[in-house]
Amino acid sequence: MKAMKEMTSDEYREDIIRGELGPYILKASIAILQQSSNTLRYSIENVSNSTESFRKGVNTLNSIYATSKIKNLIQDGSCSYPSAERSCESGMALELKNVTFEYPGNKSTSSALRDVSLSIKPGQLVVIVGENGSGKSTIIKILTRLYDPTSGEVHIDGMPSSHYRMADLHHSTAVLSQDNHMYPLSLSENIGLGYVGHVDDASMISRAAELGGASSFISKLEKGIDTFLNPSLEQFAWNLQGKPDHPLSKELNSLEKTVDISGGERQRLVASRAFMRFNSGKVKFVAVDEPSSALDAEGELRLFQNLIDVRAGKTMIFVTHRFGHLTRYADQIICMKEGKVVEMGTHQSLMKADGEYAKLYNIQASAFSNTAQ
Ligand SMILES: Nc1ncnc2c1ncn2[C@@H]1O[C@H](COP(=O)(O)OP(=O)(O)OP(=O)(O)O)[C@@H](O)[C@H]1O
Repeated sequence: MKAMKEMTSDEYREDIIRGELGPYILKASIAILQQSSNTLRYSIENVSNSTESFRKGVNTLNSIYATSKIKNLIQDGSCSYPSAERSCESGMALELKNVTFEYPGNKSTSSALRDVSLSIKPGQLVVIVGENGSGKSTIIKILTRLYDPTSGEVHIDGMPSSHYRMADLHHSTAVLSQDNHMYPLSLSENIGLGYVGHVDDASMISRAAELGGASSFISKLEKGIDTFLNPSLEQFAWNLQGKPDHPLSKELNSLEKTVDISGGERQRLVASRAFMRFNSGKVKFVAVDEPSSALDAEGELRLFQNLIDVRAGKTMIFVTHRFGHLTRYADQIICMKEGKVVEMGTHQSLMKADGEYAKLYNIQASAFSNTAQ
């Protein structure tokens, strides 16, 4: 008897009439039914997966479109930064004057920032603290001109931020955030992109990897810094999960193995990219917005210490919930609550004031002493 899948209906007829299928007819029919229902199930799965993927695609397009609309609303300036009159050798001077901000399209009844005024001198190390949703990250987004305030003013080196060319401000700023986006390139290129003109400078990249805390895990990879990251391959294989015997799965497995890395390792690469960027000598403002959420305690401590070590000529702002080890370096601590600045000062003055900052600090200190017991 021929394999079922090769037979036409006429052959079925012949086999049946000749009685070859005989006692197997029921079994064969059930097998055919099973095969058909499996095909149907896979088709439905594929349709639903495709629909989900299509929905995600549309959402991404929507957000890209929304972002480009926002980008168009941000007016580019015409003056170069740093301006010829101000050398800004010690870092960027930053000031917010009565800034209120509501995210575009946000349905919340309260603003993300409410009448915030603060002044940061060139070269200062500032730590912003406050409970979740108090507006810390929003301050960074306003200072880096990701958004312009709904009302109020942002001044850079004494001039409205809109005065300067966006590209110049971008080159003068380094942001380390939780966003640990990697490109489907080698690890070396992923770091080197921090300073595009030196993307091939192996020794500069190696030093940046060292400072970003990435060199140790990179050295354990078979191809080291030349390891290629290709997250898109995973995407193409999403509908083959749990089907190791599928011919396409076998084909994908035969391709060169790509390496996946952990969230903490990604953050170390992003930090290395920032250290690479410092080599340009143009960075005058470093915003560090919780880049260490996936790092272990030692990794975080070393990253912050390495950043503090290169602070000369840069204004640095740290946004972090684990601020205990930073406070002794801080020229200024800004404490936020519900979109407002509730306290500003040094660690000593704020502890003496025994207000919101002292409360947050004591919660952290007691957590440490409890875990130490
Ligand atoms: N993209 C956004 N669109 C709309 N609302 C947002 C957006 N990002 C933040 N918000 C809202 O703005 C407020 C301030 O958020 P922000 O991220 O600045 O707080 P945060 O102090 O950094 O919080 P966390 O400590 O949790 O990171 C919150 O109420 C938040 O829900």
